[in-house]
Parts: sequence; C-alpha cells; structure tokens
Amino acid sequence: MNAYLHCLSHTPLVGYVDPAQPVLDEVDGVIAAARERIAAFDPELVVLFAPDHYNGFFYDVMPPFCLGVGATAIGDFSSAAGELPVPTDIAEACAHYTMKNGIDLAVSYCMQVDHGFAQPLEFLLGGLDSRPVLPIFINGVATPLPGFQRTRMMGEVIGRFLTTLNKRVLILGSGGLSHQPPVPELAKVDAHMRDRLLGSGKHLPPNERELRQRRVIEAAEKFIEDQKSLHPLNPVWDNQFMTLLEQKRLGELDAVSNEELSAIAGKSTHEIKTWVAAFAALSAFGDYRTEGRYYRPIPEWIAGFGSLSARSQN
Ligand SMILES: O=C(O)/C=C/c1cccc(O)c1O
Ligand SMILES: [Fe+2]
Repeated sequence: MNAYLHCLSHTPLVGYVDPAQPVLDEVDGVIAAARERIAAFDPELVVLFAPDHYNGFFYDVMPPFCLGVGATAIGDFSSAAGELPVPTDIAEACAHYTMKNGIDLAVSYCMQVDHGFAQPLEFLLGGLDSRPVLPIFINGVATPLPGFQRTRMMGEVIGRFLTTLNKRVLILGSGGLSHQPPVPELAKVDAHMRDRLLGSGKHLPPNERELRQRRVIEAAEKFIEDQKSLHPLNPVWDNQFMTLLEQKRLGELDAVSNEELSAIAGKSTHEIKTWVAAFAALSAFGDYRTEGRYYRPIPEWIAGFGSLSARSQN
C-alpha cells in the first residue's frame, strides 16, 4: 500500500505563446524527469484533482467538488480529447465512502472536463487512457469557492479511501500557482456571457470557441509586454506555498481566506487547492518525502509554473 504524488501547473498556452527555448527545455526536462519517476512507480490507479474553466461546470449547478464516475475531455486549445478510463466500481465506492465520512462530494456519470484534466494525463502519463483514473473536480473559478480547510478535509477522506484499495496509487494535482488569466465572472458579464455561464457554454459554437481561445492568447501576449495588464504573478507566495507542502504544514493554509488568496496571487490561484487535496490524500498513507521541486514564473503561459513530487514513506 503506497502512493506517489505529482502536482503540476497547467496552462493551455503551451504551443501558442511559448517562453524562450532554454526555458521550454528546462520545463520539458522537469516534466520528463517526473514522467520517469511515475513510470518507475508504475501506478495501478490515478486520482486526479483538477479544476474546470467553464467548459464542464456552470452556474446551473456548481458543486465545490465532483467525482467523475464517467468523464470526457473536450480537447480545448490543443489538449487531448476523449473518454477517461474511469473504473466505475472504484469510483462508486469512493463516492459512497466519502459521503459516509462527512464530505459532500457530488458525482457525475458524464463529467465534461478540459485542459485542466487532460494536460497532466498527457504530460505525465502519455495520454488520457494509459491508466485507470478517478477524476475529481475542485471548483477554482466560480464563486462561491470551497476554502482551504474543506478542500484539505476532502483530500484526507479520499486518501483514507485509497489506502483501503491495496493498490499503487498515483495522486495528481493540476493547476496554479499564482495567476489570473481572463476568466469571465458572473457579476461582471453581459447577458450573452451570463447565458453561457449559466450552462449554454457547455457546447460552444466553433466561432465562439475560437474567439474565447484568441482572447486568452492575446492576454498572454500583452502580459509579456506589461505584467500589470493582468494580476501579477507572485513568486514569493508560490514558493512559500510549496515550502508549506514540503514541510507538511497544510493546516496553516486554513487561515487564508479565498478573498485574501485572490488579492495575494490572483483569482485563478484557487487552482492550488488541487495541490492541497493531493497532499492531504497522500498524508493518509503516512509520512511522505518530496522530490523534484521546480518553480519559475512564466508570463508567456500566464502561470507561476510549479512542479513537485512526493512519495509515501512506508
Ligand atoms: O481560458 C481558459 O480556459 C484558461 C486559461 C488558462 C491560462 C493560464 C493558466 C491556466 O491555468 C489556465 O487555465
Ligand atoms: Fe487553469
């Protein structure tokens, strides 16, 4: 019974607005090394905590957490599209266990996911379907958001469930660190976008999909020139956060409110709750040791870009 963890920033801007070649090579090297460690661990099951960006979850029903008993990636930007291989029996057992243990976890038998889920599976495992996956959505953009404490508790319960399986489990967290790309906010949008955020955005017409992606690409191009055009990246916060995880001080984040986090590091930084859930799940396996820590602010990708592995010690 052991577990391996990897948390990785994602960004759909890879291949659209890239940093200089030496930075690309550096990131490629970091990801290749993580992929090798994961391959050596040879996971039998992957648990993936990831957010959504108004591609699968909308304000018709917006859960803080949702387990996909079935899930399909839409292939936004250049991410992979297709069905995720979710083991139904394990997913259903996980949902029951989690609900019985005090966490209200929504379930979806047809969860639609985007690059937030697809990218780590592609980068770290070579594709969407290489291993059985339990995909767990954590709302990181649509207020009201879950807080750090609740997210940590959810991760701990999922982790306890995983320890019952007697399998080699890979736990992934996808997103963050500091960043604020141009994601629409319900309180600020016009009637058309409001309708999209309330649910009609689930099947965007191709021209609107193209416009949406163009808006993000243009924001990245502008951000390279003017780092005040979006909320600035915050390497100090990002490094403090990674140190907290390394030092097993997750609980200290409970005191940070969502409003504070948005102000410190940007409104999409809530994606780091996927890292908190992942580390909390790993902690259910006992002591852990981190490895492969990497961080670099990459404005081209609108991302405080981080990568961190950890292995359970028993
Ligand atoms: O518009 C989107 O779908 C999201 C874009 C984005 C950009 C940069 C970093 C991220 O984590 C993103 O999801
Ligand atoms: Fe994101």
